Amino acid sequence: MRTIRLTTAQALIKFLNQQYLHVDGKEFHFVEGIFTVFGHGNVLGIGQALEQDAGHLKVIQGKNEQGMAHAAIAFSKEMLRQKIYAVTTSVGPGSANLVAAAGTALSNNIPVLFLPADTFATRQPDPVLQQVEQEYSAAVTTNDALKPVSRYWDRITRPEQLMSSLLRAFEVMTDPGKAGPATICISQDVEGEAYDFQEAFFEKRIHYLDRQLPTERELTGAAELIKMSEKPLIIVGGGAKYSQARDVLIALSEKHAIPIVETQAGKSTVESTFINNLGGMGVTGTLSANKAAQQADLIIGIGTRYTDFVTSSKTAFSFDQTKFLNINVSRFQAYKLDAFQVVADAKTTLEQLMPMLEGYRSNFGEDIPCLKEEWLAERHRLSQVSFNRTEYDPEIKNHFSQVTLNEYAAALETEFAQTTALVAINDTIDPASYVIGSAGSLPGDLQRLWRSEVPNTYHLEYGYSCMGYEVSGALGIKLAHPSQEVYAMVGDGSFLMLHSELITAIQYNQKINLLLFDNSGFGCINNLQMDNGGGSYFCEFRTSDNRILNIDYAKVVEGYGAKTYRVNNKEDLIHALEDAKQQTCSTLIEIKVLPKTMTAGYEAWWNVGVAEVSNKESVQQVYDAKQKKLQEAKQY
Ligand SMILES: Cc1ncc(C[n+]2csc(CCOP(=O)(O)OP(=O)(O)O)c2C)c(N)n1
Ligand SMILES: O=C1C[C@@H](O)[C@H](O)[C@@H](O)C1=O
Ligand SMILES: [Mg+2]
Repeated sequence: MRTIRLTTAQALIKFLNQQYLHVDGKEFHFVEGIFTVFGHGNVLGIGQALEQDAGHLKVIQGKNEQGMAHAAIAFSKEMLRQKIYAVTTSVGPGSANLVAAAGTALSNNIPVLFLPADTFATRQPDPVLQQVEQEYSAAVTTNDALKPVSRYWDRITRPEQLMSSLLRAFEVMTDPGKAGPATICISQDVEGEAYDFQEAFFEKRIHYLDRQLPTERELTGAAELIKMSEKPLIIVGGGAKYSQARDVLIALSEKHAIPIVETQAGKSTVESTFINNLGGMGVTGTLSANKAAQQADLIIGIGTRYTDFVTSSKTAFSFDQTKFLNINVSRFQAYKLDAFQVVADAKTTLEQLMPMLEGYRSNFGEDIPCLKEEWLAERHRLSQVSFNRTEYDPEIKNHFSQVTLNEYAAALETEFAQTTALVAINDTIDPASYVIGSAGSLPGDLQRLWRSEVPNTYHLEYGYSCMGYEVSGALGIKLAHPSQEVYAMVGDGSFLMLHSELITAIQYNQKINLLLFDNSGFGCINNLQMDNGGGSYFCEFRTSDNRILNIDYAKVVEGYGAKTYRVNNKEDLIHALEDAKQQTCSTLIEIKVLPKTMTAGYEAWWNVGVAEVSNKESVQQVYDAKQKKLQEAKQY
């Protein structure tokens, strides 16, 4: 057999160049490029291989391993998991920085190829720089920390292992039922070791993303359940988006009068303007969606993981009367909530179900437009909120006194409410632009208030809700949609945690727009502690002598080379948005907002770890209420 002598790293890069995906009759490269932060663990191996011949791979220098991995995740999510970036890091801290990002990819079921360097296979130089050295085992390295957050994990200590490992990694990443991060750790000496690889390994390889068909039994069972139900409700999850099920969802919902509610990952699969789309449900959902969920006697969960926060899945439904029908490519997910399971592609299943439902209409009738109207009126109210310094009742009630709110208004020089700002942004920017978020109070506000008029323009990472994803992810979206504007919705806390990929965006002329909501604190967590009977404890950004921090973010980011604005009212915000759109460089609009002016909850409950004993009566009361609530909740 013909062989070719290459280093392990050269073989890796050659292989990445030859991977194709075949979806719905189209065929294209699966690996778009590679993000790099070089260190001694990878610069002489993978770095050398890329320098010698990167092939079609776009090489992008990241600034922080977690940040660049987030960008890669956002790219893949935006490409509906049909194209990926690989991510190469050095050994030790470089690979440790991947852990939060790998968790993000795993919980969102997003394929990414992580390539952290590992310690020496020969162990000759041990402990090599950055090797943690566990006394109980020389086989354990920092990279073992990536095992729980990888869908596939392997360590390469001999060049020839690379071949079987890569095949497994690509099989996992291209299977929609188990898509997630594949981590291949490569010993840094092995990266540079040569081997006679069989040429067949580098031939063009096509991975087929075929739509998994439902069985006759599954279709008949699903159709029966729907026809027997009076008030079925569809939950659109991320799986529906990846399956591109919009058209059939609309057709089915319209024809059979079945309302739609959305998870964060599913939002914008069907545009918000569709009459039967009642918006987000769960803790961050709308009153209308949560009311519809309460009334429903059949939940049709399409491509959803039923996380507690975005669906309130263990308390939102009337479990005595409600049945569940899950359509999911993942058998694991389909099993949830004792549902009737259809383990198949969402789009195909719905297309095949439609003719079987001929003549069926739900009893929701006029309830659907009424519920929708009810929420639109609430949204309108939230868009008009204005502060006053004498008698102000914010959305998040009974936490801060008027004196404290006035103190914030003075310190941040603002009277702007977050909900008013958010709706103004929604009403001003081009509906075809992309919006991204992931943590803090903004995801709740976005899921409730954001109207996605153009399908697939809403990008929320709420599987891991990882602070720092917003700015990094915006770069990933821009790489996926170079001609569209991208807006990152980011809290001050998230921004402070991680925004290094803004520099990467500036460096490579990838324009992103950051909308930084500065309420000087970890606002949503402050709400959580105070809602649960606690005081305001270490969530506000205050100095040791209790002054509210007022950071000039615009000045910081101006130093990076972006165009910046600072606003504290609607008029200036709209003006800044319009100006930012004219810019060719990245922009930041620092929006000073008052705490407690985000949206509140809408009849959804969240199980959180309240203290069973404490020195506060208020905490005890919350604990007792929680125990009572748990008695009505589904236990599993
Ligand atoms: C990496 C990470 N660490 C911690 C958390 C927990 N957490 C969630 S929201 C939040 C505060 C967010 O503050 P900010 O970004 O300012 O948003 P705000 O709630 O004030 O709108 C924290 C600490 C998280 N989600 N991700
Ligand atoms: O703990 C959390 C609470 C949520 O409100 C927030 O959006 C999320 O980021 C989080 O981690
Ligand atoms: Mg904040």
